[in-house]
Amino acid sequence: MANLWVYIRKLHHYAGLKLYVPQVGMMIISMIEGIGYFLLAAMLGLIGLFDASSGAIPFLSTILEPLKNLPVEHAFSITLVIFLVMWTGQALLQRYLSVMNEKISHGFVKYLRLEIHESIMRANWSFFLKKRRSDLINNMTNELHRVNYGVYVFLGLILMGLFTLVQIFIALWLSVELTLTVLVCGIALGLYSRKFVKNSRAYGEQATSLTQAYMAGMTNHFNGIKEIKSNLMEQQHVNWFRELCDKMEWNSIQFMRLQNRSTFYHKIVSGFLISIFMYTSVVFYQVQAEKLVFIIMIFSRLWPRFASIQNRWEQLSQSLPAFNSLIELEKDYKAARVTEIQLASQTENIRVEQDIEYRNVYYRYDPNQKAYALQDISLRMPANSMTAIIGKSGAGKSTLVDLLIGLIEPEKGQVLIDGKELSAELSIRVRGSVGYVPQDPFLFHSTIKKNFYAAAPDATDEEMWEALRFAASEELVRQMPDGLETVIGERGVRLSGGERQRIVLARAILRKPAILILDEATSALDSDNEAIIQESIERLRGSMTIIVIAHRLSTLRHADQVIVLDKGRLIQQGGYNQLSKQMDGLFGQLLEIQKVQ
Ligand SMILES: Nc1ncnc2c1ncn2[C@@H]1O[C@H](COP(=O)(O)OP(=O)(O)OP(=O)(O)O)[C@@H](O)[C@H]1O
Repeated sequence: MANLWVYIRKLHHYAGLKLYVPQVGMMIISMIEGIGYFLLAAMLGLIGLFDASSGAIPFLSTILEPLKNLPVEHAFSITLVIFLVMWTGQALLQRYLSVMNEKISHGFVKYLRLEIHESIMRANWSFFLKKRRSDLINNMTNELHRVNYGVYVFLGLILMGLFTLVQIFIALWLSVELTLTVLVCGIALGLYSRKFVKNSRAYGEQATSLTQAYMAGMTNHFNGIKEIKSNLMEQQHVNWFRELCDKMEWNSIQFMRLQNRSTFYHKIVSGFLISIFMYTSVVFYQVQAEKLVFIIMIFSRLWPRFASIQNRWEQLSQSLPAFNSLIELEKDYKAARVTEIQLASQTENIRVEQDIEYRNVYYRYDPNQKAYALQDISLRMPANSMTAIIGKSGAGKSTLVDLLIGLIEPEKGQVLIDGKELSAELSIRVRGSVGYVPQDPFLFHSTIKKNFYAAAPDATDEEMWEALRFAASEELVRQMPDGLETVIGERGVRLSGGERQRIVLARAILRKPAILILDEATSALDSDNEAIIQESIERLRGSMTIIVIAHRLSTLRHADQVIVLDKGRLIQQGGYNQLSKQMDGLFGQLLEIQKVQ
């Protein structure tokens, strides 16, 4: 419940005083409705069905006083017109308030959406290492809608509560004893119904974990659809999906059953209550017929509201786990918050003047685990040199690069650029000055030009073509239907792995980076294209610091130094020729194996 209040405070912060307009409006509507009862009673009095002067209904004779001297038809018509005007006014006000409520609710979703998205974008890399992407998507879609629904239900509950309060007040005024009898019954029923609220919450928690599983499953299926189809694994996935859908169906049906059960109890109890109520009114209190009719009129409207409040309370409880889920996410992204987006546009890019240095660096992905991804790494990469990092899979090569970009921080030791330790601010400047081509390069589903602008917003067409030439992909893009304006990605031109690597390489070069990092960036290329790119990189030597990670060792022949990692430790370091002669070293052994292949 505390988490609900967090969101109500956010709602207050978002909507301000506007939030209270519907509540005030609802009070006015319920008052109008109360007056409507009097007018109805007055009309019944005018046509003789009711003895208005009996005093059974307070103020009724006073209301009728001005109409006393008019002919009955006129008095009746005037009352009817007043009733109609109030009825229409009430409907208009209700429409206005509903629209206002909807607007606040939709605006609030947008506000939350933007807040969550921006905070996630500002979170550091460790946040993404710990989170499942599908859970983030689930929070941004399903859970966010449930929170919105919960807030909407809560606002409705407040309105309904106010409305009911006014009606209770009117009823109390008419008959204290009878109203208290109904209220005591209502409270007793409310207490009995607590178990429905508790069960609703349990179904809500189950719904959260089921939608998480659904999102994770869908992401896995569609990401791995090629593997599924190639290995004939469709049936397993169809079975898994059917099972999950069965559970989701069961969850929804159980919640629906619970709500219907609670409505059923309310209906049954209300039948009993009205009977007891009528019996005691007539037999024990000898209530006048006029008053009884009037009170029944009010309670026939009031009692369904108790049922409705109960129903909404259950819906709110069902959506509470979604509030918890978003609050948990908020805690995590607040803890992982960095200000790089603000800073990125303000900071100057860097140039490496002397060197990049790792000094006794240790790093673990999970501090609770013993295994280090990197341990006791000390090395130097001179400015404008080319360093090759090699090692078996899992040796720690990408982790070494992630430390330099500042995506992760050393647990012990330091990474320094020109003798300055990589602070949060410096690592943002580094990221603004790096051209990074990862193992599995990513292109936005957009035109080639827009993909390039994302990295270099001021680049000209000429510079783009030059970068493409560098990456051996000028011809490829010239042959595309719209050249630089060609849409690439899922629903555009599909690129092969090697073509994608070349375009991403062009994008990295376009930034004119101070540090170029190629993490297996040419692994999918054929030997012709790889040779062209090797030559291009060769031409860049001396103008930027280049770090290359590659499994194909022949491509590292031109490196100024080779660093060999094994199980997170630096085991060899030196020139390509120097290391290739040390046959007892890992580099020499790997080279031998590749020669045989
Ligand atoms: N997100 C992560 N969470 C936990 N452990 C990780 C994570 N990423 C990498 N590791 C572990 O850290 C170690 C080093 O991984 P890293 O990706 O740096 O190796 P690599 O040399 O780049 O491997 P490859 O050549 O296969 O890409 C490995 O043991 C790996 O299992």
